[in-house]
Amino acid sequence: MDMFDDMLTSYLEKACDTEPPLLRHINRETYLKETMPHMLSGHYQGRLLAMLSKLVGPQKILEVGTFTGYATLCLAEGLQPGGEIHTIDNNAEREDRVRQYFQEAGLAGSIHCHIGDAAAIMPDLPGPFDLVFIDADKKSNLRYYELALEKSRAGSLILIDNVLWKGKVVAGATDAQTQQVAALNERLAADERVDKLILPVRDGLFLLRKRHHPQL
Ligand SMILES: C[S@@+](CC[C@H](N)C(=O)[O-])C[C@H]1O[C@@H](n2cnc3c(N)ncnc32)[C@H](O)[C@@H]1O
Repeated sequence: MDMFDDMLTSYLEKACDTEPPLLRHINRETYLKETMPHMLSGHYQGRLLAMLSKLVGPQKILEVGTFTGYATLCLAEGLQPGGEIHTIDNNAEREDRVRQYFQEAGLAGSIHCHIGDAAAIMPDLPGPFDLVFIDADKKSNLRYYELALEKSRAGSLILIDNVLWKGKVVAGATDAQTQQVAALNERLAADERVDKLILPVRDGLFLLRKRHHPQL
């Protein structure tokens, strides 16, 4: 990240809502305890996720990649009364800490944590989902997207993180990971089942809205 990026991030963070105290605590603790803390959505992207969730007003949310629960709680801000969130992670080591955060947020009864491989868990989850956030292992994104689409109603919003891959897809880098992300983006851009665009926020966030049939 260069100096302008740092300045921009700091400006954007100042010009949006402040980070709620529990999220600030999770952010700090993640940087103290995790080896890859940058995986956390963070202040600005977190406010974006909360804003999108409030606009959608979902009854059911699915998150693929819980990590330390930061984005889960941001998405929960838009959840309708009586609604539920299903969040999946294949790392059981953080489960107790994350459940404690959800408890502190008063959301333990609305957030269902699933531990295991997302591709194995997703088919059995009770949909339909109104909002899906895909943010786990990038190589499986196409599989997660297809499962998410299957489990979503028309009008639902699907979000996929890290689709600009530190700008490497734009620069045309030829390493295998970049090629994989670029191939997914091309496929999504041509998918007639969804309205779509990439927001150049942080590492790139794909917004895909499942279309009604026939298309309106
Ligand atoms: C980028 S982090 C998620 C960050 C979180 N959504 C946030 O914004 O704070 C990715 C998470 O996906 C999990 N993960 C990786 N592969 C997975 C898989 N196959 N199934 C379920 N979770 C997986 C990792 O353990 C990690 O916690």
